[in-house]
Amino acid sequence: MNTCLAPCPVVFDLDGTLIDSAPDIHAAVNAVLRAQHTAPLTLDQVRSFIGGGVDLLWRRVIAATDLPVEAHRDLVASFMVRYHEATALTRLYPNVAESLGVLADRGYPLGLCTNKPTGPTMAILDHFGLTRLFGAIVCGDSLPQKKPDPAPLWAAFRGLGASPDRPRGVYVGDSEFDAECAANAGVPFLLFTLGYRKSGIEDMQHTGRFDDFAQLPLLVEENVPVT
Ligand SMILES: O=C(O)COP(=O)(O)O
Ligand SMILES: [Mg+2]
Repeated sequence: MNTCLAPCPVVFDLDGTLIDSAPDIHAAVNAVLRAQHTAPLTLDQVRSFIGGGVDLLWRRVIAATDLPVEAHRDLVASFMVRYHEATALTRLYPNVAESLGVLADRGYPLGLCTNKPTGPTMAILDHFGLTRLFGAIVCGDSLPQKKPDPAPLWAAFRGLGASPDRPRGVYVGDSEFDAECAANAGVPFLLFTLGYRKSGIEDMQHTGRFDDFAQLPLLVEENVPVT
């Protein structure tokens, strides 16, 4: 039973969960491809590459083009120059800001655990005025490990004061990386069904699911009781 003596921490994924960032990532990818005189990829293609961090994103982009594998490091470097500014096309999903505010007002410590690098993550959080809501922020370059390794998620819970041996709380995400990470960490997983998952909902291990952030505060209360 996942019980806490006070409101349990709630840790969130970022891309495809709190924000629809695929349009900005798509634009930055195609700007790099254009500079390489390579045909652009579609938004659906790039959206399907998001979730495992920038290195994996570019391994997948290279595999979808005729670019040489050896170009990976230079392509990532060119992309990162653009990625830091990539906020113009990104949107919060509906009711995200309201839902985070309700959870914070009810005393739930909020954290972030994303495979996105620190620079673009902080640029996005600052852009939307969300930074102050999170007591712990773990990014793709914060640790040697990325999701679905449990280490980043454990780090986020520890940053919110949860005991390192048994982090109590709940993880909210959209992708297979998140579901597997929560399972590896032994933490209940709440699946946002309108994110970037490629699997069927029934094929993803989850404790609860939602398609509107307005539903989240009640779902958290149902899955993270306070005793
Ligand atoms: O793949 C990324 O870079 C970010 O993905 P995440 O925020 O869903 O972890
Ligand atoms: Mg995600």
